[in-house]
Amino acid sequence: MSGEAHLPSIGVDQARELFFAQGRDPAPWIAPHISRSWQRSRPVDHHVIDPEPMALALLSERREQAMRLLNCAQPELDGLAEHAVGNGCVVILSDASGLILEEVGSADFLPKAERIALQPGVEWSEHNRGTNAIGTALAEREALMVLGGEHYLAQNGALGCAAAPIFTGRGELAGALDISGETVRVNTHALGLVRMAAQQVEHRMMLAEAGGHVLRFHARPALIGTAREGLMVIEGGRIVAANRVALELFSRSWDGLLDLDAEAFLGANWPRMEHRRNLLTLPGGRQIAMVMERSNTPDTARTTTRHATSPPGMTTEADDIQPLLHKAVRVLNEGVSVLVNGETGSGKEVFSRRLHAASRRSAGPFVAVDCASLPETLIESELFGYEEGAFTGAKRKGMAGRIREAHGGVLFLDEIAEIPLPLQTRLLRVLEERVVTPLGGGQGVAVDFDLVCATHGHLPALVEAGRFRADLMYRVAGFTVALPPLHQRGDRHALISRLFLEAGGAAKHLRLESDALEALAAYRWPGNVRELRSTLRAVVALADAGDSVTAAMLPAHLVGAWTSPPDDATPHALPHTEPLMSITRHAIDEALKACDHDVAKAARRLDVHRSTIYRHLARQRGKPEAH
Ligand SMILES: Nc1ncnc2c1ncn2[C@@H]1O[C@H](COP(=O)(O)OP(=O)(O)OP(=O)(O)O)[C@@H](O)[C@H]1O
Repeated sequence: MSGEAHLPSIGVDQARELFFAQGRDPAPWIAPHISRSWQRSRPVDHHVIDPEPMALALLSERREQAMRLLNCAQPELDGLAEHAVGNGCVVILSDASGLILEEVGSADFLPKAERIALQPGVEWSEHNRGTNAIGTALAEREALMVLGGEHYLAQNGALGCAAAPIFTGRGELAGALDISGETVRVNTHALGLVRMAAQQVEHRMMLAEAGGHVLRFHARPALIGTAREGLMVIEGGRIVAANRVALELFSRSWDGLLDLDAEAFLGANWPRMEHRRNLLTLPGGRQIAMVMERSNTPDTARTTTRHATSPPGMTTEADDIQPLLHKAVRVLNEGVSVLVNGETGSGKEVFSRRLHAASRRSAGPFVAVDCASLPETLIESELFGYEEGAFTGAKRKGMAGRIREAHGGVLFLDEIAEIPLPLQTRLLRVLEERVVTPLGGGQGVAVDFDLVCATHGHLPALVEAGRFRADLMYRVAGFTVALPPLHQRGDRHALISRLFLEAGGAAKHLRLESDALEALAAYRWPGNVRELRSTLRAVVALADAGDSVTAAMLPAHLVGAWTSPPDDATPHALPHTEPLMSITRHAIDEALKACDHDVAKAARRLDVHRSTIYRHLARQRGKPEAH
C-alpha cells in the first residue's frame, strides 16, 4: 500500500519492539512500504546523532547541479509555502540523493537538533537516516507518508512527513517534494498536495527540456495545456521523453516507450499533425484528443537560467529580482500586460521566462518573438500567420503564426519598440479583440494568452517622437518592471560568484579571490549580465584547474575600473564609453565580414544578441536608434 495513508497505532510501537529488540519481520503489523524500508534500513546505526548541514560552498555546488529542478520547482515551493505556514509545517525540496536543497516554512515545532537536520545541506536518504518520507519515496519511487514511530530513527518519532518523488521524462529520479510537521498535522491532504505539486514540477521540467516536437494529449480536450495532460517528446524521429500520464494512457513503462520510432508508434503521418487537433488511438482502440507542437525552447534556455534560491544566510540575486518578479506575477495573473524595461543584456528575457514559469500560464507555451531580429517584411507573417498561398514564397500549407502558438501560454515580444508603425495598429487590434486573422484573409481565430513585452528603450520618448502608438503603449505597459543595470544591483557579488561557478569555475575547481570579486563588482558592465558571462567564460578558460583567480588574472580594463577612485558610477564609466563604442562598431563590422554578413552567425561569434547587430546596421543606414 505504498502511497496510502497508514494510521499509526500502538501496533507501530509493538512492531518497533519486535523488529529492533527481537529482530522479527514487521510485515504483519505495519504498511508494506514501511516494512520494506525498515528491512533496507537495517545497516543504519539507529543511535546515529543528528548531522550538521554540509559546508555552504559544497551545497552551492550541489544546487548548481540541480539548477533545472530548483528552477522548475520554485512556483510549487512558493505555493506550498502558504500551506506550510498555515499548518506549522515545512516544505522541502531534495535532489535525487535525498539532499535537502530548499526548505520553506518554519521548523519551530521541532527540538533544535532536528530543526538543524531538516535544513538544506542534510541528506535524508534511507542510507543516511533510515526510513523517512524523502528517502523512502525515492527508494520506492512512490508518493507516501511516514508518520511518527514509522521513522527508523527514534529521534524522528515526533515527525509526520509526506513526500512524492519527481521524475524526469526518461524515468530517472530528479528529486522529491516533502511536507513535514508534527505527526498530527500531516495527513492524506498533505500527501495529495505533494503528489500534485510533483506532477506540476515534472510537467514544467519536461517542457523546459524538450527539443523537437512535443505531443500533448488527454481524454478531456479541455485538460490539454494543463499539468494533467499526457506529454511525449519526439526528437530525431524517436520518442525521447514521456511523463507518467502518458505511460498510464499507453499502459507502458518508460523502458517500453523510450527510443521507439515515432513513425512506428504514431503512423507515417505524424509530422503533419503539427498545430492541429488530432485523435490519438490508444492500445485497446480508444481515441483521445492530441495536439502536436514544435518545441519553442531554444537550446540556450534548455541549458541555462536558474531561478535563484538561496541557502539560509546566503545572499543571491534573488534579493534584487525576486520582489520585482513577485509583483509582475501578480499583475500578469490578473491578465495585465507586463513590460520589462532594462539595458541590453540586463536579463529581460531571462526575467520574462521566469515570470512565465511562475505564472498561471506556466503549463502553457512561452512563445518568444524577437521583433528586432526579424526583417520588417517578415514580422507580420511571423506574428499573425498566413493562409495557404498568401504571398509568393509563402509555405504551401500556410502558417498559424506565433500569436496563435501562444494560445494558453505567454506571448513574449522582445524589443517591442522595433515593430513598424502599420503593424502596431494590427497588433493593438489583436490585443483588444483577442482574435487573429491570418495574412491572405480567412477566418479569425480566437486566442487566449498573457502578454509580456521587453524593450531597452524608453517607450514614452518613442511615442513623443511619433514612432510608437500611444494606445499600444498603454496596452502593453499595463505594468512596467525596470530591471536595474548590473552595476547598480545590490546583489551583484552573489550573482558574479554564481555565474563564475556556472561558467566552468565549479568544474575546474577554481576559487574567485576577493580582490577579483571586488574588481568585477566595481566595473561598469555596459553589456550587463551578457558581458559579465562572456568575460567570466574567458577568465575561466585561461585559468588552470584548481587555480585561485586573483584580480591580476582579469582583463586589464576591469582592474583599471576598480583601482580608479570609487566615484559615483556614471562619472567613472565615462572614460570607457567612447573608445568602447568605436571598438564595438569595429568588432561588429569585422564579425559581419568574417561571417559573410550572416547576422545570426556574427552574433554567435561575438556572443551578443542579434538585436545588437541589427541596431548597429540600422545606425549605419542612418535610422535613429531607440533610446
Ligand atoms: N539571472 C541570470 N542568470 C544567469 N544568466 C543570466 C541572468 N540574466 C541574464 N543572463 C544571461 O545574460 C544574457 C543576456 O540575458 P537576456 O537575453 O535575458 O538579456 P536581455 O536584457 O533580454 O538582452 P537584450 O536587450 O540584448 O535582448 C544571456 O546569456 C542570459 O543567459
